Amino acid sequence: MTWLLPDPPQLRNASATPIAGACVRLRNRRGRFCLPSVVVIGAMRAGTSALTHYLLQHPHLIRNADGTEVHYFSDPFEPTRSLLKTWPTYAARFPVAATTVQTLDKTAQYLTGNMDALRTLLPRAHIVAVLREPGQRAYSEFFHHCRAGRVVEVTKRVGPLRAGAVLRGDALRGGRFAAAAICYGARGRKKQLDELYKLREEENPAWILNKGTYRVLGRCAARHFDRFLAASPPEGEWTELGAGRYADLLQPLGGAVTLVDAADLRSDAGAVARRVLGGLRLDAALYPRHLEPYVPSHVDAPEPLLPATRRRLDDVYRGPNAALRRLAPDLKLVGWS
Ligand SMILES: Nc1ncnc2c1ncn2[C@@H]1O[C@H](COP(=O)(O)OS(=O)(=O)O)[C@@H](OP(=O)(O)O)[C@H]1O
Repeated sequence: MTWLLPDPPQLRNASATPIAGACVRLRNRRGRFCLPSVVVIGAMRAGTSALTHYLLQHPHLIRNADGTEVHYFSDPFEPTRSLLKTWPTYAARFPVAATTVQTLDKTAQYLTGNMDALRTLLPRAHIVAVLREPGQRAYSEFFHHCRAGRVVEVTKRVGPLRAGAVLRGDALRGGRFAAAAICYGARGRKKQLDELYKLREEENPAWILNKGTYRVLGRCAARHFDRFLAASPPEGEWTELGAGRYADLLQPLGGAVTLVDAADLRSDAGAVARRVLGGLRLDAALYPRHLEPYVPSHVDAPEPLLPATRRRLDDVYRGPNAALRRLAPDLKLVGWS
């Protein structure tokens, strides 16, 4: 069991909810841990790794020790009160050796996670969201899942699903496959997926595929994405589409967020990083003049979206994009519906 010991003067009241940047000592753990001052919350596949790469070139900003996504707030079903209770386990991800250093958590799924808990636990954190044209973002996410073997093609009719339908989801026991919907929400509860899907199966058996009724694609093309959208279950089910309704997702933050247009990040990532860092208490003079370029882990050039898919996505996002323009009139959002 981790235990909190105050490290004054930054954490004044050890029994209260900590503030962003607060540093603590934890019982059973050596050293000092500082809650993030900066949280890059998404959107997934919008360029969060590139932005993080540029931000971390400031010598006084570090990521959690293992450099991976922390996912503490990723599960939208995890109640805020339990996340607030277990916060020392979150703090334990951010060991800090020097007092000048601040920490950063980059987890692209926070945008679709429990943002209320994030805001409550870290009310003064500098929250940054990179927003990419939602149709392209969804397409990129689809390819990301495809590369990871999470996209399948139905090979024989299953309930209302025709052969050729494309689904994204998770492998279950016994060679079965569950179409996504809740699998991302249930990320923190992977072990219970079978139970979760058993409930789902009673409601709608079509979304559970038995062994022999599907094949894993591995490589996807534009037509697969179109078929994936065509097979999509009722409104709100596919997280690929839901994750592009930015204005709704950002609502719990009440405007306390820096929004970055992914197109700006592509054209001058260093300038965007400097702007974000300007909002932090970090010495701007220490930021290198020449930045190490970001090298993506893979370079894929997927085919352009099919025109029909593009029209479908434009229809889906016209309303959400209008809501985002009202929320953030300064964003250019060139080429968004
Ligand atoms: N400088 C810069 N600016 C903006 N975007 C960039 C940049 N560099 C890479 N990329 C593209 O970012 C996509 C990956 O996004 P993320 O890092 O957020 O992905 S992840 O959610 O962490 O998996 C991924 O998009 P896809 O090309 O669609 O795969 C990268 O190509």
